[in-house]
Amino acid sequence: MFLENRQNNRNKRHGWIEVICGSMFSGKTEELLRRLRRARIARQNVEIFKPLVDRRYSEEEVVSHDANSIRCTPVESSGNILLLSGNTDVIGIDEAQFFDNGLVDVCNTLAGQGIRVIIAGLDMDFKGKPFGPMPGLMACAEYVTKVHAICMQCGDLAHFSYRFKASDRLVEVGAAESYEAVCRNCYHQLNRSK
Ligand SMILES: Nc1ncnc2c1ncn2[C@@H]1O[C@H](COP(=O)(O)OP(=O)(O)O)[C@@H](O)[C@H]1O
Ligand SMILES: Cc1cn([C@H]2C[C@H](O)[C@@H](COP(=O)(O)O)O2)c(=O)[nH]c1=O
Ligand SMILES: [Zn+2]
Repeated sequence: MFLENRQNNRNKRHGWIEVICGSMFSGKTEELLRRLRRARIARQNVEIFKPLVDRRYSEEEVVSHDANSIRCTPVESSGNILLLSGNTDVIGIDEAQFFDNGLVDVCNTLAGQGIRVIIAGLDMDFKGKPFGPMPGLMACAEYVTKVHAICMQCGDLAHFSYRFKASDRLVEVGAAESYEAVCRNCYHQLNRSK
């Protein structure tokens, strides 16, 4: 679907934005890693960023729930991505929901400079509300891919992230010890029975 062979002269080529979104455990990171590895195979300069707050599996790697990983640069804010993007063909950003809203302008600027920008992030928080800059990114992107997990309650397709850890904070880094992927029906049932 996405072309890896690109015009070498950055002034002549067009950039674009791809968003990979979905619930936790839906395969966003695996899909991001797949696209970034293919870009590297096509001998493109690839830079990968994630927000500093995501220290879940590793400080300096993007790591999937299946322990696939790739080196990355952790950054404090979206502005750092612009400063560190250098001579890059492709930029990957994981856990985009944790960034400030400035990420939308940053990604548009990078795409305007001829860079392919691939973003992975949660579209909804544990309350089922749009998360951080994700809705703005999805609106601006040329391509949006929504991936699905399997509902841990009934086996249907899941697109909600249910938090069973007692915390009301928006940002609560974690994995299977605190969250599970669930379908719409199970999400509402679980919330009603809380
Ligand atoms: N409920 C689930 N549905 C689908 N995959 C799951 C589930 N729970 C664990 N997994 C594992 O998580 C992997 C996806 O991990 P990852 O790409 O890190 O997801 P995400 O970045 O969307 O949280 C799957 O390949 C699978 O092995
Ligand atoms: C729903 C929800 C999730 N989080 C955190 C939990 C994880 O650290 C990440 C999501 O990681 P994944 O790669 O998509 O599995 O986000 C949060 O802080 N707040 C939430 O509402
Ligand atoms: Zn279900």
